Amino acid sequence: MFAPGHITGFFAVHKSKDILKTGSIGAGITVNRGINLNIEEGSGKIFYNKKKVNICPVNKVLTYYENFGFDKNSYDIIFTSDFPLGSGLGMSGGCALTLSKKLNEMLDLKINYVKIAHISEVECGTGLGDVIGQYVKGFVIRKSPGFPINVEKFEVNDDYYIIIEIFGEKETKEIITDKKWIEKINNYGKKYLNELLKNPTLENFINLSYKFAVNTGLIDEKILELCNDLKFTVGASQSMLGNTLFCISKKDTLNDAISILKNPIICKIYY
Ligand SMILES: Nc1ncnc2c1ncn2[C@@H]1O[C@H](COP(=O)(O)OP(=O)(O)O)[C@@H](O)[C@H]1O
Ligand SMILES: CC(C)(COP(=O)(O)O)[C@@H](O)C(=O)O
Repeated sequence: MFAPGHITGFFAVHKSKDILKTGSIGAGITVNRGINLNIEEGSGKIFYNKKKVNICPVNKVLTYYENFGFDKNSYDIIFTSDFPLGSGLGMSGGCALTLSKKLNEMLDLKINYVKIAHISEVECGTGLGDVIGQYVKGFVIRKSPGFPINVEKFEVNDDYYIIIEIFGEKETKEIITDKKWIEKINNYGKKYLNELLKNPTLENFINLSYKFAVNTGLIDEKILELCNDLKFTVGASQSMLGNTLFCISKKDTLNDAISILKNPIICKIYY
């Protein structure tokens, strides 16, 4: 079971008493590298790239399906990915989504597994819109938070590469539970969403993402410098909410872009 990585360019936080309406609006893209899930007979362990881990939204999904008869102590949950957790590439959401889909199938339940994954992410504070972006896939503008899903998805031609460079971790929860951050995020996030809807191109997406990262103050200094060095590409910004750079490039600038990065991961947009 696979879920793509999800890069949020910009977003706005929306909290509601109804957890299904809690989430984010914003814009993002999914990439062709992400989470792979395997479930094997075992003893209730969870692995991420061979390391035993404890991932809050994964625990929540497991608890939900235990109510439907899943015996978590008889299986090991095995995630593998090119991306680490906590780097703003939606890996926590991807773990929740793949697991919820797989358990729904294994138990033959036919329930809305996307909702279960979204609720788990929101309750843990590890994400607001990744699960929906990962379910819809592609270049997606999320116009309403949570459910019912209200998105616009745009066709992009195959010319574009997404280059990712990960510098470290950033705990999503620390930002999306902080009032001062939320104020800045929502101020710019809503403004740029309206601008993108008027002209929904990848070029505009990356420009607005860069402005969002700079104007909210979320951008890391080293990433800012690199984004400026990468201006000869379509553009670059910081993936929300991580200490991760992403750059959109066409083939003619790909090699030059890669040459100024240390550990670039080259992806394509995933539909
Ligand atoms: N080694 C690890 N590094 C980062 N997060 C981890 C690790 N092991 C478990 N976790 C858990 O994974 C989740 C990562 O959430 P988040 O920061 O939103 O990541 P992402 O940006 O990949 O969605 C948190 O619940 C965190 O506690
Ligand atoms: C930006 C974020 C709130 C967090 O993303 P991540 O750090 O990848 O969990 C995302 O879920 C979104 O709503 O767009």
